Amino acid sequence: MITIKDLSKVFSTKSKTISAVDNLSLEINKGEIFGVIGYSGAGKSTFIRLINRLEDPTDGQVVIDDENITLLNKKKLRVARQDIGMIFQHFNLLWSRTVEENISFPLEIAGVPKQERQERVHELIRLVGLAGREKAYPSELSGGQKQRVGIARALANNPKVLLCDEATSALDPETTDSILELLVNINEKLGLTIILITHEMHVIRKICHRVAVMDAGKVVEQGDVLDVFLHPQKQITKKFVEQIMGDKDQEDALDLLKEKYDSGKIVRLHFIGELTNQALISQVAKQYEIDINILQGKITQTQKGAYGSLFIHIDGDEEEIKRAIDYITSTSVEVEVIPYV
Ligand SMILES: Nc1ncnc2c1ncn2[C@@H]1O[C@H](COP(=O)(O)OP(=O)(O)OP(=O)(O)O)[C@@H](O)[C@H]1O
Repeated sequence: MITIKDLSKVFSTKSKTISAVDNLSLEINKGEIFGVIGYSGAGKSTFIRLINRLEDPTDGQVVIDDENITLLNKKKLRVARQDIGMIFQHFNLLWSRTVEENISFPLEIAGVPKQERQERVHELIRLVGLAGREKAYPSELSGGQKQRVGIARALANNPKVLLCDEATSALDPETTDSILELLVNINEKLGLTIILITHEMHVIRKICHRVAVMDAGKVVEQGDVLDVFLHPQKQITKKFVEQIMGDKDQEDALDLLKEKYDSGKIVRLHFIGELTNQALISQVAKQYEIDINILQGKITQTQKGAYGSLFIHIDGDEEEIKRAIDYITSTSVEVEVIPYV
């Protein structure tokens, strides 16, 4: 639905030229939430601003539903932009306008008659959960409420695509989660395609279906979120995954645990998909003459299912431990015995 082909943006300053986006190609499907993650300076903001031509590309194409955005003249671009909503890290609201006037603004520009405008604003206010705050000014709102106004305004003209430029980076974790939930809700309810850029893996994990990792203006890795989490290929991707899974902390704590036990086995279980870990553990404990201790672990939920790992200590007769491990292996849980004695 959105095809980005060989897209490049070079900024030239007096002293140097910077290749902010470098020959980038991506396909984004209709109705998906597509995340682009990268560190500061990777070129994410430039990339997302090239999609609606807040920046003009040096080279390449952006095609949305067979319309080549890159080739449009100013007048046609203005019309095409009604199909591409955008929200920003710092909300970009009009401070002298109330909530309802902010949301109404793009409708006024599109020439929507007053009565229709009012109805649409009312509908949008309910959609984003701002009922009762219609007459408030942005300065009277919390960060989360301001972003809700931003979202309502971006949706005013029924866009096909919503671009989110670090939309939750200025918010605290709880507010971030409530805004992310709203985005999922809108994606499901309206079938809206969402492209978001972020430097936080939490945002990707929580709401994205697919992800691209950006480094130095290029996409270095991409795929389904669950696949990328489970099998990160590039070092930079592994670092982002560690943001969530805290692998480094887990390994450090494991060294301490190894010192604690002088019998039995420490086993790491990798869970993928719908399996419920507690059910499996209690079943194994009942079925075999062994003691199981849950040591540590982290199971996390993505849009495409759960995954994570759990360390357990199994003690008892060596043959019985082996039988229990064989049983766990026969389910779809991956088992890794950690050598320590
Ligand atoms: N208008 C501009 N003029 C010159 N250089 C620019 C301009 N905009 C961005 N750059 C440079 O392009 C590179 C990519 O910047 P960009 O803002 O797209 O990265 P980013 O991944 O969004 O990082 P951040 O999250 O810090 O904004 C950086 O080296 C930046 O300094």
